[in-house]
Amino acid sequence: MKPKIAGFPATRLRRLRATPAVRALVAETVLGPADFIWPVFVRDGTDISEPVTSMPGVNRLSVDKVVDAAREAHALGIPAICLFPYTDPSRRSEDAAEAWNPENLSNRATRAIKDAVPDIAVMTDVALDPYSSTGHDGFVVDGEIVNDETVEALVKQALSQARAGCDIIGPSDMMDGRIAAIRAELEREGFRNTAIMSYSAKYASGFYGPFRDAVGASGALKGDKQTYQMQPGNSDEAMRLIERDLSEGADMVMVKPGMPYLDICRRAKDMFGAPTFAYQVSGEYAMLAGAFDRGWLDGDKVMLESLMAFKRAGCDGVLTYFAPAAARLLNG
Ligand SMILES: NCC(=O)CCC(=O)O
Repeated sequence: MKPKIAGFPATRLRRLRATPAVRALVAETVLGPADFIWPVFVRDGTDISEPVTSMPGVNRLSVDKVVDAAREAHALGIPAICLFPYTDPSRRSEDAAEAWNPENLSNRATRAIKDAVPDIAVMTDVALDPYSSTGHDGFVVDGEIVNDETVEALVKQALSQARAGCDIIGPSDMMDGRIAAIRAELEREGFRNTAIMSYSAKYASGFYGPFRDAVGASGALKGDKQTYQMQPGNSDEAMRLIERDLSEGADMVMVKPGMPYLDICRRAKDMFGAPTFAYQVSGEYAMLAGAFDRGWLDGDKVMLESLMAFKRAGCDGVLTYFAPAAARLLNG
């Protein structure tokens, strides 16, 4: 339908911008704390909150502090928290067996949060990079990141997370066939309500640098991730990946990074109508937080504007390190 619009002065588009009340009435997009998933970094120890240098304001937290963070998130109206472990190098290995250890950091943190704050949803990360000595998301054999052997390991990792009580499994590894394999195992083991949010359209991006510092993977990574993550110029391929993951049993899909890929979010939402999320990744956070700290950008204003953009682009929610700060602002 082509919208009809009278000529000037019958139509003055500024009329609907004249007062806060009228602007509120015609607002097309609403942003609230319920739109956020808060990614947090977990480390060993007790009573530790250790700054991540390249992400001002973000800390690696010991499990007791992660529980405090979950309490804070819940009180702010944030529905979900997403765990990323900083694994001690001594626990990284070629077979990445720590990934499915029921007592690994991520599983311990999941149990502690679900115990203390049962109403917050816990999302966990499925990929081998926090646990592998190579820093890759899959096993490396003769220089190749092998797909099918990796999927078998990812299934074990996902099952251990479901057993620890997580609500949402987030496969971020970009192997083929992992959603179907994980979904089948969850059904077999009786985890019918464990949701899967697939990192379906994950690009081989330069914006993940600070995250790799935060989880201690920067030093470990040999080579790059271009044989499994997408090339930044592709959009049709993102649609094929999303369609494939939905057909394999993903409940929700994700586009990552976020701000440079809003066209992909819009296209995905229009094409599939599935619950669609974006990850405002560490590099996006670092750019913004760095400029806020220097007074080059108005922090409160730009933070909310950046998050609103995801909603306008069709996202149902966004993973953002700004979650608590933005929720505090939105709650007034
Ligand atoms: N699998 C999780 C990530 O790679 C996060 C990236 C980021 O925040 O830069």
